[in-house]
Amino acid sequence: MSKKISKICCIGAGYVGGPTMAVIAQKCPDIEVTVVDINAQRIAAWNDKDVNKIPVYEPGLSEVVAEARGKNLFFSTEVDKAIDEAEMIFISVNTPTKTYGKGKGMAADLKYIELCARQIARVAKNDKIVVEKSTLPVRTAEALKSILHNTGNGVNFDILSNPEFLAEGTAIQDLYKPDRVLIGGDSPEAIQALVDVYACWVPNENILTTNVWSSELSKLTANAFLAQRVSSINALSELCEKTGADVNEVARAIGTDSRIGPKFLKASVGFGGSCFQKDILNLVYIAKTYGLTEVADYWEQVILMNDHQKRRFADNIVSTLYNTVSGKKIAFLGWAFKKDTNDTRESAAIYVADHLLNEQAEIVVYDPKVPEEQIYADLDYLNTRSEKENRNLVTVVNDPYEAVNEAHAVAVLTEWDEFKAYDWQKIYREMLKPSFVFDGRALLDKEQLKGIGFEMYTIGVGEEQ
Ligand SMILES: NC(=O)C1=CN([C@@H]2O[C@H](COP(=O)(O)OP(=O)(O)OC[C@H]3O[C@@H](n4cnc5c(N)ncnc54)[C@H](O)[C@@H]3O)[C@@H](O)[C@H]2O)C=CC1
Ligand SMILES: O=C(O)[C@H]1O[C@H](OP(=O)(O)OP(=O)(O)OC[C@H]2O[C@@H](n3ccc(=O)[nH]c3=O)[C@H](O)[C@@H]2O)[C@H](O)[C@@H](O)[C@@H]1O
Repeated sequence: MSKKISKICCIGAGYVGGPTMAVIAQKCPDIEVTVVDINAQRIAAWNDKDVNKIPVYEPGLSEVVAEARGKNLFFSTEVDKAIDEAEMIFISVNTPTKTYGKGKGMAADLKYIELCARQIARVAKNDKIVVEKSTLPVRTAEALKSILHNTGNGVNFDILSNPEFLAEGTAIQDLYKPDRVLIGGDSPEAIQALVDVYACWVPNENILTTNVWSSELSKLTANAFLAQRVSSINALSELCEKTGADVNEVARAIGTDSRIGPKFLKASVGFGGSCFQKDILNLVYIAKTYGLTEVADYWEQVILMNDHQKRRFADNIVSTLYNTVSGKKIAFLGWAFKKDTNDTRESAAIYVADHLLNEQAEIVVYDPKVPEEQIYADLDYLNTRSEKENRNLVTVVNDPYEAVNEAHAVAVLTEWDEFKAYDWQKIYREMLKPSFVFDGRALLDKEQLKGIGFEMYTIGVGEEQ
């Protein structure tokens, strides 16, 4: 008989910890869920009386939080207390790419994970199930086990791997109806305890159990395969542009083959998000560590292709605008790495902007969900130019029509639905002529906009000769 869990703690109140725990709390009313974080500002935002001010924008999330918060869902900075009281502890802290030392620029930085393990080891007075929710290199559970079991306080820790597969922008739907929940571990009782939590709403056949190493590696593999599909279609998008083919038609044609499938074949200005690049780099690093050079090179190509896609989008803007964008106003529609999220981590927009700023362009950004300070922070983080220069060259506005006013070009960087509904006649009237649109998401109706008078470039769509 497995132990029935009544108290869960989750360390890390970010894009994964917040939504995942909110859904567990909503679906399992008998379990008390406390999400803790060292970032007091973030916790305060999760506790904001106005539920629309929670720190993660995700369709449907504020409703879930409104329903469960204060009943069986709590957000707190009291990490020790939550660890002490919980029977099951999820670790959902960030695992960014290392920026120093061995593995710099490739390996996952596990310092936050280790700090959590040490804190759990120090605080725990009774047996705990520790769940890896963060994405981790294969064999991390070994390190966790070593830290936890060497505390000498007689507490037994079972370690499970339970990677998260939600995508931002659809997190709530993904959590409600996951394709699968993956649980890796070696203690049948601990595995069953976690299966029972998910079984509150996930059908049993969608809950997969494996050994812990398969589970850890499956998460990196899933992201590598998904990113590979985007790089594959993006590689073809360039060939389509040269040959008069249309990448969207090619995607439809190949996607009907049930072995290929229609999803995740949308050509774009390049994938972004906090995880694809980081997780592939991590996979490449692990392969290299084992001396698997060909394996490492194979996967690294996915990243190189993505860098190329961002670069060539920016280069194309420069060459189309008569080989100079110096002093020219370019309106960016979108900054988030995809629609329906306020997350900008690794967004293609940041890199396209950086290339254009090197060419002395003036950029005006409109994004429906990303605040001004985030956009400046993203550019400052690159350290390409001074903070002052970034603020001189980049303006952030709250009105899309203000962004396009007297612009030489519009660049679509995120596929927000609202961009399609804009009054493009009005935009055309307000822009300088010729008015260029660079659609990095193949979002807009190319023929309709050409009809209005725009000079159109759509990613992956060649001109029929
Ligand atoms: N963002 C996403 O869509 C997905 C992310 N993941 C993985 O989930 C993990 C978390 O990702 P996000 O939620 O996006 O990160 P995040 O950066 O939004 O949140 C992580 C939180 O952990 C907190 N934290 C760090 N160290 C801590 C400590 N010692 N004690 C308490 N709190 C601490 C940070 O203050 C931060 O608020 C990563 O490993 C990521 O690869 C997995 C699936 C989807
Ligand atoms: O580990 C993670 O963090 C998550 O990473 C991705 O989720 P996410 O990055 O939130 O969003 P995606 O929908 O995968 O999009 C990633 C990027 O690829 C781009 N993309 C996606 C699909 C596509 O067909 N074309 C394309 O350019 C998106 O615009 C975006 O920039 C995975 O889809 C999730 O399963 C995983 O849990």
